[in-house]
Amino acid sequence: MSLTALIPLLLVQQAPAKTVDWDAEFGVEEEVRDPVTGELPVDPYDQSNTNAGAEPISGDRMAEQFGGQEGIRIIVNRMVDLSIEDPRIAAIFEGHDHVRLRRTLFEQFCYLLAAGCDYTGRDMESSHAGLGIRKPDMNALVENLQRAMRERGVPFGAQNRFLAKLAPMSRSVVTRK
Ligand code: HEM
Repeated sequence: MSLTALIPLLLVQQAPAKTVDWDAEFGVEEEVRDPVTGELPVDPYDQSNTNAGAEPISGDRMAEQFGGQEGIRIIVNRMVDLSIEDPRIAAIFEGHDHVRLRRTLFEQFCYLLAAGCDYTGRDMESSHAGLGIRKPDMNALVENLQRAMRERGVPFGAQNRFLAKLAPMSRSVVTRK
């Protein structure tokens, strides 16, 4: 082949590959964490304490037995740490915003235990829609919560009173047989 015949071929080979923005092609939007809270954005929803799924326990006693807001935060973080590492349920938490989860769970527990918080998260049904949670997943989470409460020395009676508050919510959370 002559050199002049080769030139167009070489040019084609060396042309820079056209870069395609596949995110744009597929309509994928990049999610950006809030610089202050570190949370990812969520679709708008009505904020209300009724989203917490139950009424707060009356009196101050339970809040005290959980160690106030500080104790509740430690228990929530421990329960989340155990759950995202728990081979039985870790996959369900993958790809979800753990920063938001820790904050909203803390608010919910603090509200229900009458420890002085409002709950600003979503209701239990919409928070868990599409996650495909089954009864054994719920049992695993409850076990992790029990362990977190036990480690903090929450009295057994208080643990059970709190679990009884959460138990009816499994109807909104467990969506798969
Ligand atoms: C009574 C039991 C439960 C309660 C009270 C509860 C509470 C919550 C709360 C407050 C949120 C955050 C709502 C928001 O972002 O606005 C949430 C989200 C979530 N929960 Fe639960 N939960 C329960 C059971 C479970 C179980 C059993 C699993 C899985 C094993 C689970 C997995 C998740 C996941 C993955 C999210 C994040 C969803 C998202 O990013 O959109 N939850 N839950």
